[in-house]
Amino acid sequence: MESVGTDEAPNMGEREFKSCDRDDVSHLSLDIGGSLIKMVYFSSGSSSPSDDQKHSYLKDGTNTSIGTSNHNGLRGKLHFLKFETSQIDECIKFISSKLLQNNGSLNPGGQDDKDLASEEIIIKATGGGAFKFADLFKEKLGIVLDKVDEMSCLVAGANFLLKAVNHEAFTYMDDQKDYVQINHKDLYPYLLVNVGSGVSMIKVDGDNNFERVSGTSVGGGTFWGLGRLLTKCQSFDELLELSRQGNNRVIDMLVGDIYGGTDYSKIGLTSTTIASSFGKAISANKELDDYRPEDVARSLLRMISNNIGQIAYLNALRFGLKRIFFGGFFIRGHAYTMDTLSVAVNFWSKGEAKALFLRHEGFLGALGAFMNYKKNGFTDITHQFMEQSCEIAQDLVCKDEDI
Ligand SMILES: Nc1ncnc2c1ncn2[C@@H]1O[C@H](COP(=O)(O)OP(=O)(O)OP(=O)(O)O)[C@@H](O)[C@H]1O
Ligand SMILES: CC(C)(CO)[C@@H](O)C(=O)NCCC(=O)O
Repeated sequence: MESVGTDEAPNMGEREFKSCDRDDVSHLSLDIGGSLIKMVYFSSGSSSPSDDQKHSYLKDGTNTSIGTSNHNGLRGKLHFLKFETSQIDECIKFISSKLLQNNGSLNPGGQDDKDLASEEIIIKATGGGAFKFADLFKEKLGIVLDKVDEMSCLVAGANFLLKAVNHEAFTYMDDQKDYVQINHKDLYPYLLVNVGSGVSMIKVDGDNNFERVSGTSVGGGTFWGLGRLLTKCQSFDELLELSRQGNNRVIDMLVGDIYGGTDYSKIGLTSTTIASSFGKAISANKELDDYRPEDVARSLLRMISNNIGQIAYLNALRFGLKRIFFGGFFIRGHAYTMDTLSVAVNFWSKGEAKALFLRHEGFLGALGAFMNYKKNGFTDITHQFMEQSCEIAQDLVCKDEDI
């Protein structure tokens, strides 16, 4: 089996999608969020499947032999891509280029249940944009978006990754990343905190057994939105990079600033604990321009991550949950973000509840939507991953440095 790579996310500017990326795309799913479009697709690459494999693709979803034929040599890659939602035309252009390469189809092995009669191309899509942009996809590509519920996709994607992929979950504290081996039988219950534009907190009790128990509008969109206004940064990555170089103590009011440099140890607060995020900005003799954008970005990232971490902890406490998995594109594998979330969770829980992160954090929804393909054995394949074969999934899912 070919190992799997992650496609470079296309540049957000004008981009031509060349036919040299030729691969047979089968099964493409989308998670169209408020900020980003996430795409997962499977391609069989230059080596086409054997006749046996083609045959088993065409069998219906109850075919249980697909796992074996998969194990014996389904060749291909899972690709993970993202686009800015505001640049949806780029995404449409990309899909259009894949349609051209695939002779107008995105399911070379046969269509999904619903579209057999109509011959329409149907792709699984989740996120608010699956509703908002349904007409646009129909009009520009003739594609029907088959809408799948956002929360159930996030949960399905997370469960899949946690059960099927080794080295998917890790803790992050004091710049140290430690992979955690998840025992399949001891996965539930857990809290899934998806930090996208806004934040959803979902108590997960089993496969397809979950409840959204909390959320907050102070999330990734807040960081990027306020950060852009305050620092004039042109991109999210630039803002993150700035935050790496900043010092939050210039703007945040610390316990020591209030207590004359000493700790308030009686209630467990050290002098360096933030007493009030952005609290020093009340100073009458300083305007925004007097602060370094680096320091503003740092304080903002700390404020938002800390707040999310605290709300997550309270919800874990509320339901007696020991593990909190953080997902969503806000996390971005960014050290300071993960460190702050971990410290926030640990501050009160003292190790009772743990903050964990996922390597494919941003793609939970798109993966969950992908798993809804019922025909061609794809549902079977993902189930096989979960039930028996970590090896397969490890080969199929890209490695750390690829994202
Ligand atoms: N290149 C990027 N451009 C914009 N935002 C980015 C980028 N990379 C990471 N982010 C962060 O990721 C967040 C979006 O995360 P994600 O894609 O998981 O959510 P979404 O699906 O767009 O939002 P929602 O689920 O609330 O609709 C942004 O708000 C921002 O904080
Ligand atoms: C509205 C969604 C679910 C869209 O993904 C997300 O942005 C979110 O969870 N926002 C937070 C909403 C709230 O609970 O206050």
